[in-house]
Amino acid sequence: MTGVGKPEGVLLRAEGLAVRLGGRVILHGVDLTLRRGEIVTVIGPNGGGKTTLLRAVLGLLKPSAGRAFVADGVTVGYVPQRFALDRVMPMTVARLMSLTARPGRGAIERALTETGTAHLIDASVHGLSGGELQRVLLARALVRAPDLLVLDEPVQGVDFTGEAALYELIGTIRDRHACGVLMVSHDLHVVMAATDRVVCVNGHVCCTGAPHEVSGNAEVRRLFGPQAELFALYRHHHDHEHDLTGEPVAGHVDHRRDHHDHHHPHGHSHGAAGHAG
Ligand SMILES: Nc1ncnc2c1ncn2[C@@H]1O[C@H](COP(=O)(O)OP(=O)(O)OP(=O)(O)O)[C@@H](O)[C@H]1O
Repeated sequence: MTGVGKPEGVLLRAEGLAVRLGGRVILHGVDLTLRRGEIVTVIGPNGGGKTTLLRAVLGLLKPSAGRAFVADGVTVGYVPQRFALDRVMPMTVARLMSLTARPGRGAIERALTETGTAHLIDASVHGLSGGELQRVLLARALVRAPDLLVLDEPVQGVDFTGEAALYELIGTIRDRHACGVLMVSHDLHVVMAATDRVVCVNGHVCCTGAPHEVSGNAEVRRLFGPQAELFALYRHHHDHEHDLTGEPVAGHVDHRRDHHDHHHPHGHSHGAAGHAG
């Protein structure tokens, strides 16, 4: 097992993290901890700051307040949201996997085997399907024997059957390598199926919690399907509303209910509308 001898416990942490980009506060007051063995999925509307959070945690963006860091000695495998294939020269999969690290052919083969793409080792990167490319990029992250995998929308360009298989694979990798996984997803099937903890980000952490309350709910299972419906039913604590720009506004108490931890549809911007696509 690759995890042996590597740092235990906390793999990454954000504390009161704020990020400004182009003179605008993109994230503020974000706290996040991820431990070895956990899969944490960041969801939220387009432009909510999910990628920004990942990049800040990885040290690729400087916080304007607070801090975000990967713990000392933690090896990270990162698959960014956009892999600019059009800027990659014609090359084989094996070559792509050797661009930044210098793994031997054996290590490349093992990583590709893990993601079911060993047969593509000598294929041209440009000839890969969307799903094959995602698997190859995952293998490329794995070849570093990471303690922490950071995946920004790992199922882009993958069809539904492929999506399910890819998320199952991520779970298997987590188990096999005893690593942690931080991923961004728009896909609530993932949240239901392959995640220990969900963090909903819309400029700040709107809510966080285990998805089991949702997946264990027969009614939700019956409704499982339309993303909007599912997210609307996501059970969480909420102490604020958002206006149409996504800005949080003063705390709202729903007097129709006697407790604020309940299933309720989001009538605001980090609900269904933000999740289209
Ligand atoms: N370099 C930059 N300069 C200025 N603004 C930026 C920069 N990078 C990102 N932003 C803005 O920050 C906000 C958050 O972007 P981010 O990519 O983190 O969102 P996201 O939640 O990952 O969105 P999506 O779901 O669309 O991928 C967006 O409004 C984006 O336009």
